[in-house]
Amino acid sequence: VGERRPSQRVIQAIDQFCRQKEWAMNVGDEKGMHHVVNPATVLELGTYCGYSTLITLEFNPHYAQLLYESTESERVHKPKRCDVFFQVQLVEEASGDWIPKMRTEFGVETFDLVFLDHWKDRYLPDTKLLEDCGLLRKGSVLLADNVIFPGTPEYLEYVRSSPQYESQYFQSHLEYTKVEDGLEKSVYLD
Ligand SMILES: O=C(CSCCNC(=O)c1cc(-c2ccc(F)cc2)cc(O)c1O)c1ccc(O)c(O)c1
Ligand SMILES: [Mg+2]
Repeated sequence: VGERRPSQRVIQAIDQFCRQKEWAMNVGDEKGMHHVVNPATVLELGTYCGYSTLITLEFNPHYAQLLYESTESERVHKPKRCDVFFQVQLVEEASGDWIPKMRTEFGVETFDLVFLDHWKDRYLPDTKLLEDCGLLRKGSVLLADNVIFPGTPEYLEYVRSSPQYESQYFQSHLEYTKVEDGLEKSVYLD
């Protein structure tokens, strides 16, 4: 099998460390995101150490620094609040403050995929904000981590009962443990 890309080797090292030495709240190698179609424009809410990063919002400067250090790409400086790493744009601000600025600051029309993995009580308000700002289109995918543990009951209720979404639960385990958790994949029907 071909040599793993550097980013795959970093992910593999993180998983091995978190399984053997110290747990961490990455989405992990079991849940992963492999069942989601190959998106072009992705928003990740909650970067942590950049394990699953593409275009990502992180308000915690410590976690943001972890991404700077773990991202191999040459940094291209953009406005002071965000750095561009080729395909990765990092914003060190709270999701609720920045979602309304996505179009003006990044020229985003709509997102193909939004990966929700930040504060669990922000999943629902930020989803409604994405809808209200017109950042979802027919076929946009919301992929939410931790819908069972720590749990996001209000968000689950919303996406499963709303006629605007087609939702599917992918049962798995909380990263690096045997505790049940899973990903909820919700397709926006518009
Ligand atoms: O990133 C953040 C907040 S910290 C990370 C959230 N993630 C979690 O809390 C998280 C926690 C657990 C977990 C917790 C307790 C346990 F006993 C076991 C597991 C697991 C996960 O997979 C997680 O993702 C952010 C907040 C606001 C913003 O507006 C923004 O843009 C970003
Ligand atoms: Mg998570």
